[in-house]
Amino acid sequence: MSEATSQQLTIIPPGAPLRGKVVPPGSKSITNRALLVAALAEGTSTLTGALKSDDTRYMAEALRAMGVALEEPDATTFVVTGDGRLRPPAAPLFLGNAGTATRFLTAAAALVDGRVVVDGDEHMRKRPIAPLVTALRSLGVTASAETGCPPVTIEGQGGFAAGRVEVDGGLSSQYVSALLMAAACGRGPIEIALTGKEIGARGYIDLTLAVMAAFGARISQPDASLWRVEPTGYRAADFLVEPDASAATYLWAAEVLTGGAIDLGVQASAFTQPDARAHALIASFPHLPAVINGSQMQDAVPTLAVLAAFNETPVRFTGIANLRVKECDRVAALAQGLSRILPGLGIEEGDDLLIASDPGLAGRTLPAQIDSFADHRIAMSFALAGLKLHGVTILDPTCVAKTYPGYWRALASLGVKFEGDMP
Ligand SMILES: O=C(O)C1=C[C@@H](OP(=O)(O)O)[C@@H](O)[C@H](O)C1
Ligand SMILES: C=C(OP(=O)(O)O)C(=O)O
Repeated sequence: MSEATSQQLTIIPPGAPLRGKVVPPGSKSITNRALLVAALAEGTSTLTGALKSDDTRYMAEALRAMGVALEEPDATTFVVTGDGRLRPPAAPLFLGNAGTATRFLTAAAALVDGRVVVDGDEHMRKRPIAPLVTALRSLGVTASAETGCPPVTIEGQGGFAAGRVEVDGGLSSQYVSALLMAAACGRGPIEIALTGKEIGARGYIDLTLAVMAAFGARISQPDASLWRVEPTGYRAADFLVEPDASAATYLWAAEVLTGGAIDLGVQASAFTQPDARAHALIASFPHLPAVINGSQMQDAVPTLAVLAAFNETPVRFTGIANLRVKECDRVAALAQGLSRILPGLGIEEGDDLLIASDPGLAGRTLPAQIDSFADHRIAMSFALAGLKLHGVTILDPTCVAKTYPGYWRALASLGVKFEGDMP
């Protein structure tokens, strides 16, 4: 395998409907919540159906570095044994570009008795964390992030005092989830109030509350912007992680684009994750609506945007400003990749993304090198364009390992062929 070919993959359009069974891997969001909460519980918890990928490995390694016993008896199981405490790690926690691990552990670090440095790769070092640091400081925690992004240094004092904290979740709902999960281990009840009017994907907060409740936490919600978390700590539990809804969107889109039938082993209605909302939209292809507000299904926007290129009529994506602070600036990356396929196919208008859909695209040869920007969702969504066009090449295809290491194998199992070595 030459260095050059291992760094890119050209998709050969299958020319036939994709059929077969592909079950998406476990949910990244749920796995990383369950790992943390299980680690904070006293006793042994078994997480089944879990995702094993870069993002969950970073979380697992960080928890090990803080004294949690974590075994992996098989490819989808974590056995987590905690004693209700996290210990100061000997070195900074390196969390790659895993937003969940970085944000969740920044708040959990306040429960440690000692110093914790939370750090990530060069991409994570550009992703804002200041609102979470400010919120922690208002609870009396000594925390700093010089650049407003990681690294963050937290001088944990073994817990939080009871109190009220305000947080602006406009840039990331993960700040709110992070505070909620840590708050259950506080010394008294903690109220978490949202400031600002916008919060992306509230469904992620519901996911947090559901995982917390499964491990014994008690939370009440006096109004839509206020949560009260009781100082219950967590109880060890056996927990089944559902498949990843964001991963499912690629399979749903592959199905409608090729007119195939892919059995995911799970009904769209069975998911509790926000991105499952995208299923109804994908099912409406090639008649996607003229305007799609992506704010409540953010990680599905790359899938929908690439699908929209083949729609009957143009589609405008709104409510997606915070896609600019994900693994890369996804609004820009989508516009760039689509315009490499055909100039003007994707256009940025302010923070909106306008797709100049062209149902005549399918079957054409339009050689395009798609820069993944080290972003798994850019790589995975543009592979969908390669199902209908000749010449789509994905650069840095290994970046899918962030959340879906088996993605290329999954497409291959459905009959998709590639030029270049499959990572
Ligand atoms: O809480 C979570 O599990 C997530 C929340 C969303 O991020 P933001 O809240 O930063 O928008 C989402 O994009 C991310 O992939 C996972
Ligand atoms: C935004 C994402 O990830 P995170 O914020 O967890 O790094 C994602 O998986 O699309």
